[in-house]
Amino acid sequence: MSTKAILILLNGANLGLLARYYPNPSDGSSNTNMILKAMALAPLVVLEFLLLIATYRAILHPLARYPGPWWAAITDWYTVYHIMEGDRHIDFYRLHQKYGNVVRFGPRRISVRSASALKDIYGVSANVKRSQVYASTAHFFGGTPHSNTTPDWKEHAFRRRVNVRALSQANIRGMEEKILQNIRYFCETLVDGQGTGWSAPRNMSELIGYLISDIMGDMTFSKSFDVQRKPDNRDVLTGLPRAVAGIHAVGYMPGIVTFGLHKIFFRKMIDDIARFITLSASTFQWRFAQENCNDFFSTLLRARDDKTGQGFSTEQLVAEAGLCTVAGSDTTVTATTAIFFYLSHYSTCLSRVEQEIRRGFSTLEDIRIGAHLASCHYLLGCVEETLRLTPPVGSTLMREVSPGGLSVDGLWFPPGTDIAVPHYALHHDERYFPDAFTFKPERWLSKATGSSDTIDVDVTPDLSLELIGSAREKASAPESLAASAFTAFGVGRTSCIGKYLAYQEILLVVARTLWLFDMRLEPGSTLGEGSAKLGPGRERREEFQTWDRFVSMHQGPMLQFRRREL
Ligand code: HEM
Repeated sequence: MSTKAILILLNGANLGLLARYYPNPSDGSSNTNMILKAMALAPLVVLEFLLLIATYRAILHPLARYPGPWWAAITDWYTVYHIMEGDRHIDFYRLHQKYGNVVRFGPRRISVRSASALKDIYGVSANVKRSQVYASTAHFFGGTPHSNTTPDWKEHAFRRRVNVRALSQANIRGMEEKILQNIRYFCETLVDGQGTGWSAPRNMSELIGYLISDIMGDMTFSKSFDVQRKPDNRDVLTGLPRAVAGIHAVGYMPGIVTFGLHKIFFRKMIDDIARFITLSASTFQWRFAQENCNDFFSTLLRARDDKTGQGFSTEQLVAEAGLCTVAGSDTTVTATTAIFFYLSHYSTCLSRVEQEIRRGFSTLEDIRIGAHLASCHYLLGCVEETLRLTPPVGSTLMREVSPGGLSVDGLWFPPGTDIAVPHYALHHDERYFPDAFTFKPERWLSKATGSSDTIDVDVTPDLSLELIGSAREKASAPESLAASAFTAFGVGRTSCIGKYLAYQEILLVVARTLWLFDMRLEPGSTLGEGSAKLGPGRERREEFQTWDRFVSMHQGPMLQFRRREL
């Protein structure tokens, strides 16, 4: 029997019960009896109210014509459940395999799996605003939205223009030494003693987590969180993705906060956020007292908008600097860890990268940001392929359709619809990526030249004007088709402005590690791999397993290193 038929029957049965037991003043009952009867009926009245809402959502709502799981059409608890399970990315893949390219996954939420939908939903002229889902982040972080959560596009454009200056290529090159000194220490920790024999296994998720946190601390505030050397603050930073998961869940069900349920369901999350805010507050206090630092904070402090001459207020400054740390950490950690996972599971790819780096650079210190590193085409292909297979933001960036509606792929969606393209599902769509679950860096390299020209690591000064994949879409080569559906950094007016920095960090960490060391997977270790035991969609051994918390959580791979013979 269909869901619609079941709902109609339930409504009928419940209304029947209500009519049957409705207190009738003419049957001679006392007033007290009447009140007791009315109280006994209260649950049926509440049930009828809920049934009517469910029936409207499942049958009469304008989105009812789109396919999807029945309980997702009725309640956003469907999404909250998958956020807590950490499998939203996989769930979107499954939903689109089952129901097609347009899926309804919430009472007013739609997911569209297609490259052309990217432009329709995230393009500069798209008639959308940021979804209410983002509001919960500002709520939990002291009420001041940052550029990634502010619902006002004008305000966002101003903040983005200022942030782009802080994250410009010139600025990042000027801070290269901050990145390198942390990577040098990271490399030291990979081997035991002289490093002549294989090291004890290293959990790469953890070590890279510490490394990137320290880099981001140094670059943002000139103050490393120092988690590589000391365990003190590690749990604060590792707790962050858990906090993001809770905030994200609350974004889908704001009622959770209204009724105070977050204090029951997300106790740990509230503690995680409180500890992160305490750490941030002390870092800000320290930083405000310093002078002449070369970091994002000082650029943000000095930066003025070209158009208005306006700079950031103190509150905005704190929010934007906080955004840099949060947005730049977990995402880059996932990408860097994942590339180590794939290289350690695809030995031919590892050999090719090793050759490219060891032949390309005569000394370790030659490996720096610049044209030489950017010409490691095969390594770049590996980075891109990693970000495709394991996009660190694996599920969706929700947008709410504004008054007037929105046309996506020729379909019209009414105002109020929350709509998005699911990253992991699109990245595994065979139309764009044949043999979608296999790690194939070659798919990004031009067949003709072997170069990686379709990989765009540059950041244009004003990304809000970026044309999404337009030049790429026109070309018919497979690598161009792939590029048109690549969305790891988001696209359009809110796309990642830390992309250049992220690529430099990943390239430097991988190139320096493989220049110095031989690397292998700990014999017998499976941490980070897929397995049927982990549940549906997680059975592929050679796929790095992540738990989607908006950003991602993961463990492994367990790798061993030894100094290579020079
Ligand atoms: C592999 C690493 C990274 C990935 C996959 C990634 C991904 C993303 C995505 C998907 C968005 C869009 C969010 C949205 O529209 O809601 C975004 C925005 C953003 N990212 Fe990244 N990011 C990475 C690294 C970085 C780094 C290193 C920084 C630098 C500090 C950074 C700073 C930002 C900022 C400031 C925004 C907000 C842009 C805006 O709203 O205008 N990201 N990132």
